[in-house]
Amino acid sequence: MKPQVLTIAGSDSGGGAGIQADLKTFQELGVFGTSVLTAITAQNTLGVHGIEAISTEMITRQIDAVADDFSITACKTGMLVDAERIEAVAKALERYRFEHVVVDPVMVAKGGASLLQVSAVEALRTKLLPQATIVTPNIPEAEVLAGMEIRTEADRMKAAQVIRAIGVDIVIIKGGHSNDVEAVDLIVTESEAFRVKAPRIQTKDTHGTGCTFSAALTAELAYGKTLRQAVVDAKRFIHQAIAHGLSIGQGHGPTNHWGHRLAKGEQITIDVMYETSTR
Ligand SMILES: Nc1ncnc2c1ncn2[C@@H]1O[C@H](COP(=O)(O)OP(=O)(O)OP(=O)(O)O)[C@@H](O)[C@H]1O
Ligand SMILES: Cc1ncc(COP(=O)(O)O)c(N)n1
Repeated sequence: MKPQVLTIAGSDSGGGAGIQADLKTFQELGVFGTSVLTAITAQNTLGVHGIEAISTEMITRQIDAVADDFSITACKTGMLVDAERIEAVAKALERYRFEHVVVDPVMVAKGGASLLQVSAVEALRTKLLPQATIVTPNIPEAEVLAGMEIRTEADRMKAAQVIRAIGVDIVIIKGGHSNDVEAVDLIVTESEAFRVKAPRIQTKDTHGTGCTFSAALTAELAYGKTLRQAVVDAKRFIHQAIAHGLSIGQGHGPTNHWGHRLAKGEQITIDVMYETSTR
């Protein structure tokens, strides 16, 4: 049976992030994508011009409709707006217990607009994270979740441990926002820690990189791949989507979700480096 996956996220009218990025990624990776909308944003590459949240009743009804009919093996969450909506999603996830639940703790859009109320961070930590199997913060999101500043690699490892202690098995702190010459993501589980590294591409067109990466990870996990293989394949997918950027829009342009097709035969090196200690 074809893997069936679900995204619970906001709509980006500009098509580069949110539900649109997730469904495009699912389609490219050959899994069947279903979607639950949490909010509609009026958005383009220059910024967010309006947000209208979907009612919690309607969010729950959408999740029930999908979960009652499809065999969802992997699910991801994106923009969740506020504590009320986080609680509705967490309750539904507790009911259905999908095998893989990837939480992308979206807080602020690339242009600076808030996509999650500050008062909702506690609900994210205490209600949603315990329902997640994987959480994928970028560095600023990891700082908020762990309640600490991340300046060094040791800080990143410490933050991952603090977030794991909240009750989520696997923490992936992405390195898109660091100043390193390479784009390095840190993965920490109970038994191991490793870094996945790819060359950093110099571009301003990175709208939706986090959504696309977590959607690719969700799809790869739905295929039954190991964590390491799923992360490496998702990293390759986002790298190719950034590398084959479309240069469209006047601000932070979207990535190219069919970049992997154009990249056939290109060599990119994705290094995996294991840490000797997870502490
Ligand atoms: N310029 C870049 N070159 C190569 N890889 C990148 C670049 N920027 C981000 N990445 C990779 O893209 C993935 C998403 O990371 P990032 O830290 O950008 O997430 P994010 O901030 O949540 O994204 P967004 O909020 O834009 O959706 C990670 O694997 C990261 O290493
Ligand atoms: C609906 C929605 N979900 C997520 C993002 C985050 O993406 P980015 O940080 O690249 O703006 C976004 N802008 N819009």
